[in-house]
Amino acid sequence: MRLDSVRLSHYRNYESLELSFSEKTNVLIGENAQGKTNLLEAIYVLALAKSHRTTHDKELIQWDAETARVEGRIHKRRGSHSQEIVISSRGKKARLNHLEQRRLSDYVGALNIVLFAPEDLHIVKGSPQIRRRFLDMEIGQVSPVYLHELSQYLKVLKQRNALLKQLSIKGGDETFLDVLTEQMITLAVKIVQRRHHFIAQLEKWARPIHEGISRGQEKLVLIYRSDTFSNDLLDVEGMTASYTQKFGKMKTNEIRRGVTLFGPHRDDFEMEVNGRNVQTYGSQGQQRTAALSLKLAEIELIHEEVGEYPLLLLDDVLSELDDHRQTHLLDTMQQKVQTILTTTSVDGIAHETIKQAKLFHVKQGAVILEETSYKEIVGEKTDE
Ligand SMILES: Nc1ncnc2c1ncn2[C@@H]1O[C@H](COP(=O)(O)OP(=O)(O)OP(=O)(O)O)[C@@H](O)[C@H]1O
Repeated sequence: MRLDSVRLSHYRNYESLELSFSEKTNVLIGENAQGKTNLLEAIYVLALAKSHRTTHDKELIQWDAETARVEGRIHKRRGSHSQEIVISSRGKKARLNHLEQRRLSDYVGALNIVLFAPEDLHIVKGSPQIRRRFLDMEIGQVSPVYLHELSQYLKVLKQRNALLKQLSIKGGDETFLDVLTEQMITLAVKIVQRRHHFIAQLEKWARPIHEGISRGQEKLVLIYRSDTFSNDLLDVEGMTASYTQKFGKMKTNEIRRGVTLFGPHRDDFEMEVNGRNVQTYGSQGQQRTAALSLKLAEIELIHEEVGEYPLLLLDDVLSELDDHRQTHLLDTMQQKVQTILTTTSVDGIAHETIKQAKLFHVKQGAVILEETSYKEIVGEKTDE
């Protein structure tokens, strides 16, 4: 699939912008703080109805404006469609072909993207919360039903926490708590099963990619870590029984503490390289390779699940990667996917990439198409 064009209105530092992209590689060049990441973020928001940088949608609206809008025209094998996200202080609206989608789970997935940014290293070395967010966002892209179940789960969890708090202060009848526990277990089992499946699929692709980047030296393994059951207990009955037993045992404790103490909202996944946890023992280079392998694996996984390659967004990451890792990334993107990348300078980017790319110059929330000045930008490189 590809993004043919976008239109931004009052989005961060863009008052109004309209761009059409090349179906291959697009390079956004500009100095710091000009709006390169803002533009990638807008495309991310268009696809996932959420920013990767903030959970506060209001920050996306241009200062002093009321409403931010991102529209895009998407081309898929089966045809084209338009989609649109509108953010205001009253909330968020998502439209597909001008039709408002009541549930975001009906909207997300119409445009698939993989974003690779410097902060993705945190997926490897950051807190479990970051990895859970990664799982939820990425599974949501390929499985609307997962997003729906997750939002149901979070609703029940919120309700259950409120009730536990109330019981911890005032005591009272526990019948409704048991009803909520049962609902939570049903949803928890579905969520954990889908996460397990996703991790297994991701590992299938990430392992050979990681091996390739590390020149056959490293074997990457991904392991889902539930706080309730071991990894081989994965049929519905077994998981339901484990949760039921644990919630039963912990009930008094949960009421005393006034909060739900376990469940998929506390789970995590681990990455091992050659049998050791890369989060704890990996070098910076190994952690970088693991993060890159996950992202490249996602491209293949999305292709397998939805039948088309996603759009790849690279936020200032080429300069972070050594030549060998860069080559791996560039190989993938040039052959298969439409790519939009940001950079402060073309110096660190391979000549072949720049030569066939559409270049955009970003300056203070405006974009100038730079096709004609390609030689000027690449300068001596062309004469090499
Ligand atoms: N809601 C907003 N309204 C207006 N301007 C904003 C808003 N949010 C951020 N900005 C401005 O956007 C600019 C940052 O843009 P962006 O993060 O895209 O930079 P960048 O070009 O990617 O730079 P870098 O290379 O440093 O990452 C800043 O000047 C910031 O003040």
